[in-house]
Amino acid sequence: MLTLTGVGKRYPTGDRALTDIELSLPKGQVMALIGPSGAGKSTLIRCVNRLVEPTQGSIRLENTELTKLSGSRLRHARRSMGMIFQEYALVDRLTVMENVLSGQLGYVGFWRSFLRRYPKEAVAEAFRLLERVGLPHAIDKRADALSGGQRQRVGIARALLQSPKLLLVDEPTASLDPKTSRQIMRLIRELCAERELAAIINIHDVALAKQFADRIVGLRAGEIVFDGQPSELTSEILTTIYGEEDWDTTPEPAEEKSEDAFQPTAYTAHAMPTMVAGGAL
Ligand SMILES: Nc1ncnc2c1ncn2[C@@H]1O[C@H](COP(=O)(O)OP(=O)(O)OP(=O)(O)O)[C@@H](O)[C@H]1O
Repeated sequence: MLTLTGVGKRYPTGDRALTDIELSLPKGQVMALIGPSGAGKSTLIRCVNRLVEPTQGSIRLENTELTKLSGSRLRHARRSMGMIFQEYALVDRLTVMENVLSGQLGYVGFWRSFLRRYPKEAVAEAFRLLERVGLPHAIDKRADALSGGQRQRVGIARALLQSPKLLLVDEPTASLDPKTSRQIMRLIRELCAERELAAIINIHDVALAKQFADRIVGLRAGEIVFDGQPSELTSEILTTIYGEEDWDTTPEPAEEKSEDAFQPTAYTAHAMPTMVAGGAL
């Protein structure tokens, strides 16, 4: 459903961030994009929704050539790509519900969204999504009163409200503790399966990528140096992607305390079946 052919990006500064990227992503596939800092992961994700302009190649989403779009046709195409950000990108002074509804901005037009009047169906769907991501109790809380994990759940609900075909996810767990990171990755994975959504997830944590992705693509200096199953990601391949390191040394196990453990009243069992169920991790 998404096909990149010969995609390249050179920034005006002269930095070549991507070279000849060939990638095809079928419906429903969760792909993790790994690689060292500066490898081009964010650039690749942002070329797909044209937040960054590719300088070469073709990017097709179903039958639409994205690189040729501009103006309203580009805005329309962007609705089918939900973006989830590392820093959540929520508006702190707005409520959880208002933040989720801002996912409708591409649909309802400037004045209607400015006046914060959203269609009834959008509000009903936002309720359903907030329940699905485990936040039915937090609908009228201000975004700045939430924990990082809860903020990311709002970001996920907001991205889903626009009924995307593809999720572009940029370091979703970078600011989260290990247990909350797994909960968020599991949630993204489950939602992709439920909705047959494809996802590209830019992620630094290789263990998380291996655990939750169907496929891993390794970038190094703007080029794809690995494209395969999580089980194929050996120490040799990690060295190809990241450079020399003793990959087999096991780190001391970190104490895993989820930030959500500090909010025992936060969830109802029916609303968040897999994320709070004992032994789910
Ligand atoms: N706006 C920009 N202007 C100029 N060069 C840029 C810009 N953004 C990124 N680059 C360069 O492009 C290359 C790829 O950067 P990018 O941020 O895509 O890598 P990344 O793999 O996402 O890194 P990180 O994991 O640190 O976020 C780097 O050399 C970077 O310096």
